[in-house]
Amino acid sequence: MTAAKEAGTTPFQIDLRRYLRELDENRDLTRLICEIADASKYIVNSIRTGDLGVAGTSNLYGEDQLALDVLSDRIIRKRLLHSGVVARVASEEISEIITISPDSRGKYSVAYDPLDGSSLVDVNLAVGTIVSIYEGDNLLQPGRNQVAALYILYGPRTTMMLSTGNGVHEFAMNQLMEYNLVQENLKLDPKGSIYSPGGQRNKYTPGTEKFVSHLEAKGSKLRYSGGLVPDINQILVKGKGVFLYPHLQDNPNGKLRVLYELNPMAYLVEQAGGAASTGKQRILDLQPQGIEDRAPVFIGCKEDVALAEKFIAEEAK
Ligand SMILES: O=P(O)(O)OC[C@H]1O[C@](O)(COP(=O)(O)O)[C@@H](O)[C@@H]1O
Ligand SMILES: [Mg+2]
Ligand SMILES: [Mg+2]
Repeated sequence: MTAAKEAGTTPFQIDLRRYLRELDENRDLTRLICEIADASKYIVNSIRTGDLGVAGTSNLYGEDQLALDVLSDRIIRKRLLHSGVVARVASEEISEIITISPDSRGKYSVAYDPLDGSSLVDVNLAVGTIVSIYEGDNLLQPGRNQVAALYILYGPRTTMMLSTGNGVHEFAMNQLMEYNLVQENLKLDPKGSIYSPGGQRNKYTPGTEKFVSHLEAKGSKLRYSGGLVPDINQILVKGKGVFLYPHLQDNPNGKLRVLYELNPMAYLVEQAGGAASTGKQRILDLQPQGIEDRAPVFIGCKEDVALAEKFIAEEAK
């Protein structure tokens, strides 16, 4: 299938399962991705209505109202538990890795942030689910070993950005809550015209400050929602820009988590021809020491990320 940008030329009504079949993807990986897609329907409904019964959680017995991120975690985890293709899971909402199947042969392990930006739901801003998938049972391996990554963006439209190593493709949820292909093989320009600066500017180190001032001097526009998923999605869909949540003077590792946020986003952006760095090294080459690892991040157009690394290298001198 060829990439299609112009309206009306995208292959018509290709649903997610058919698309993965035509990519000749592994059947169990397809099954896993489709389970996550199904789970997102319940998260969409929970965000829209706050109706906790829909998610199939056992709150019929009058359990306390679940915070949306905890509910989202239970919705996804329940699907992964019953999928039959998962060995281990790690969720931003749980403090340890959970073994689902001791026999990991032919199975996958999943690290996920069930609801990223959960603090934005009450102000009706866009939030998302972020998923990172490995073969086998080791979730503490470098992100370059992922076999797939995806995010689901709960915005005015619900969309999924997905890569299984053959480019990055966007799907949109229709009225039947099925994901249909919107565009294939998204690609980033070498450099961009928007920047998304996370963290507190007055705590940036000199290198980061010089980088951002350089972007502003060349006329880049600031686009920052406080939600990692919509902020990265804007760069991927527009094909231009750089997101940063850098090391701060009082926090050398920044805020974002390697397993649940940085590795999947770095995988998707690199598949689109972009780059993702801590400022000093490639995100996907990080060797996680634990599930709570955090790292600084500069992610987006290759030349923008390289420029950030240059400014940061100079600050070390
Ligand atoms: O509010 P800040 O410090 O700008 O941080 C924003 C970042 O934190 C996050 O909201 C973290 O999300 P969660 O903690 O809800 O998973 C990212 O979505 C976003 O990029
Ligand atoms: Mg998060
Ligand atoms: Mg979260």
